Amino acid sequence: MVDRFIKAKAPVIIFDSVEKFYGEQKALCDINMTIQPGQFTVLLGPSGSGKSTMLRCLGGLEHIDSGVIRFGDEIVSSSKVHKAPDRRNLSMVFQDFALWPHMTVFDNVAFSLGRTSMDKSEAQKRVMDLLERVGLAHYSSRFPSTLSGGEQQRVSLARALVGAPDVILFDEPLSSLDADLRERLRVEIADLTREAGASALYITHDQSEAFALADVVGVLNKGELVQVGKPEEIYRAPASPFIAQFTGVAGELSGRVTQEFENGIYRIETAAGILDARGGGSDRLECQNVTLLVRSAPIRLIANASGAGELPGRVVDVAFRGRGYDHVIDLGHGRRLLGVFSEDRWERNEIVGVRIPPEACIAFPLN
Ligand SMILES: Nc1ncnc2c1ncn2[C@@H]1O[C@H](COP(=O)(O)OP(=O)(O)OP(=O)(O)O)[C@@H](O)[C@H]1O
Repeated sequence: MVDRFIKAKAPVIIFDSVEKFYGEQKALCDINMTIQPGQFTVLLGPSGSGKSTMLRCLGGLEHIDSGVIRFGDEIVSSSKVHKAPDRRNLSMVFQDFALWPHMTVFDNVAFSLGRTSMDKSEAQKRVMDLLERVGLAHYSSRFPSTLSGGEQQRVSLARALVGAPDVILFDEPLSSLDADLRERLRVEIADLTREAGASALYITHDQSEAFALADVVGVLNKGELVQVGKPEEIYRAPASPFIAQFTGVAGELSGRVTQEFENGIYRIETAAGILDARGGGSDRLECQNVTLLVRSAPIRLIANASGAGELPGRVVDVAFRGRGYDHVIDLGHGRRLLGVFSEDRWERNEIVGVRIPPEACIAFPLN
């Protein structure tokens, strides 16, 4: 099995003040990031934020205009240096699979080994081991067009792993697959990449995919890397309202800070009631107007609201989710909370209490 192929440690990868222009348009602004060996890094951001550009710069498919990309001590990209993609010991998995249609599954995977010095029987064994690992050994003589989307993506994954690369770049590999398959392939990608000891840079605009896969998430917005951290850090302490919103909020309220507690918690008066919140960003909040962004996970539904941290609401919608129910709650004043989970079903139009603890609330100064 693939144990035989586990590599020596991949190099640390460093983006140091990297900038990239397309004509007048700045696609990457002063990108600084370090990818540790074997780390699974996910770049998350909306369309046009620069994810593909960053991936392509790392892969050597794009030249950079300033700054430096290093693999260990070696500069692979700068305004003067550009090491070719095929000399970076990396492989790529694309959204559209990018398999050769005229080659069998076996040959598609074996193609990546074409230039290695490995002898033929060892190469054959390696290809078949990988195909077995992705559950497709029995399809080795088929052509890609006879496989489902998920199967084709497994072939791409085997092809990416077969050369034991230091780094694997994933360009939205799951976005053309349906939800159930996405979840299963996500697990296989994470498992096989980690088992191979390769570092991974994976791009997606899907927050739940990013959080599920990543050791480290980098959030991009308009060409800037606006936050880098573990998924938990980004969820609990987003550095800006944009990051909070992009990584999933149940809703937004406006309010005013009326008190600061010693533990960094602020009391906020909103039109819907009083809530306690953590301050977002690095600046201390004064008695000022704020936007409260509310994460759904810590919210609880209770029979009645009483006092600070509990707001009265009305159930607008309830959706069965297998393990429980997602509710939409109207807080009045045109404010709603979406995706409020409860194991119990609360019926439409029922009046409920919504317990919103400080860990659910992040207050950012209102500009
Ligand atoms: N070849 C190109 N020529 C000109 N502009 C480009 C080119 N490629 C990308 N851009 C621009 O650079 C910016 C970043 O694009 P990029 O494709 O990296 O974003 P992205 O986050 O990957 O978006 P998506 O999720 O839609 O693929 C965008 O404004 C885009 O229009």
